[in-house]
Amino acid sequence: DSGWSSPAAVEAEAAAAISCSGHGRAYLDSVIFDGNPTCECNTCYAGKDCSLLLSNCAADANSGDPLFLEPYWRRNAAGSAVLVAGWHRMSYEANGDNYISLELERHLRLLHYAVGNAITRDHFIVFGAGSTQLVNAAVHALSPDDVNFNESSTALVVATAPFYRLYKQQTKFFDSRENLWDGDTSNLDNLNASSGANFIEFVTSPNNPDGKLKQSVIGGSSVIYDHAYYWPHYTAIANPADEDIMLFTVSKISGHAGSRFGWALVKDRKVYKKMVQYLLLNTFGVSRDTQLRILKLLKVILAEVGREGDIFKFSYETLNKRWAKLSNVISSSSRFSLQKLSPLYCTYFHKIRDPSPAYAWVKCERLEETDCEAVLREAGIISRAGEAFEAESRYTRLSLIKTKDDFDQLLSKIESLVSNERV
Ligand SMILES: C=C(NCc1c(COP(=O)(O)O)cnc(C)c1O)C(=O)O
Repeated sequence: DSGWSSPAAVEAEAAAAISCSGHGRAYLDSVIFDGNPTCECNTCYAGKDCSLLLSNCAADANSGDPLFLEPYWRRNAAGSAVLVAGWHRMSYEANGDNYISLELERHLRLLHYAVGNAITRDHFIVFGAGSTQLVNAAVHALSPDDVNFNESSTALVVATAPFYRLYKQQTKFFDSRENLWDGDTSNLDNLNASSGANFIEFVTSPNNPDGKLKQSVIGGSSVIYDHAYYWPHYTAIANPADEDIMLFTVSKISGHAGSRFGWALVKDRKVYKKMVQYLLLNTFGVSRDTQLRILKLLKVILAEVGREGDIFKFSYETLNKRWAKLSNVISSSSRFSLQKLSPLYCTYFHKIRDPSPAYAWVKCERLEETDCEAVLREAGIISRAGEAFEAESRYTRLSLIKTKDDFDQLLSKIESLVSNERV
């Protein structure tokens, strides 16, 4: 049929048909060569069709780039594609002054209900360009207002090591007089709030880098729970989280880090309004094109919950297998060790489930090997050093959520490293 949308569909199918030997992909907006989008290859693969495996190439386990989910979306190509008309939502305006799609909000609440990982009924919702944008929006909203500002009311922002360093980097970078980065809670001499200090505490649960479930150390209402990984992919769902402020991101649910979409569930109306104001002044809200796309992806996820095509089943099985393979190799090593994670009962799968963390938190056990990132780099493995999480350099982080090629290259390098221990 010659509907107006056919040319767009033909274009998309043509790009999707470019195989890149299964070690890459061509996007509609990849660089064009000879009239076709060129392949963008996985680590250590090169050539016009990504068929060339480079020798002496380092395995890159640095970033939490969630491409392990790409095969899931290829299998759900028809259900997850969305065609954006040239006149789609051109206006600045979108649903009054909070710039969010009501349909998308409804589907997010349905998702939390289906998974059982968060209570949403008495929470407002704020969208952000990734939860990265919501991190500072939340710190701003919990900081004292400018109007009745005085030095002593400056909010002190803290987290407990090892922690995801963005919280510190952003607070320092934005350098507001209303809040100040105050470091690791274990360094605070007087934790109880009666000390008069106005703390804002970040709690990441499950934690990045070690995958452990965490609770607030300071307590009180100014706690920002970053639940980026509180999904069945990475952890057992123990019960629905019901905190004052909770951050989530599609980056770690559907794997669409490139779409830059996160959301916050916020109980307090004043905090919610300050976060919406932040988004207004910062970007006038999240791209409406992105909101449309995320809605389409959520419809696939929700339609498959509890069925054979369940994304949570796919992701748990994938990551559990990767964790089991890596743990098996490391268990025969006296040089390296991994974080300890126990099987836990999961209310989503209705069973006790094994660990499937997004990251391996590797410790170098030899006394003289105090720089673990350097030890692995020497062996051709790129990891993220312990200092990046305000932890000792005896630790380093390996990402387990990248492509199958990435994980296979990582595992092969780790196997060689451990087998050389015995020679
Ligand atoms: C990509 C990585 N982290 C993303 C991340 C983010 C960022 O999510 P975005 O929604 O993609 O901006 C937020 N919170 C935590 C705890 C995270 O780990 C990483 O650690 O390599």
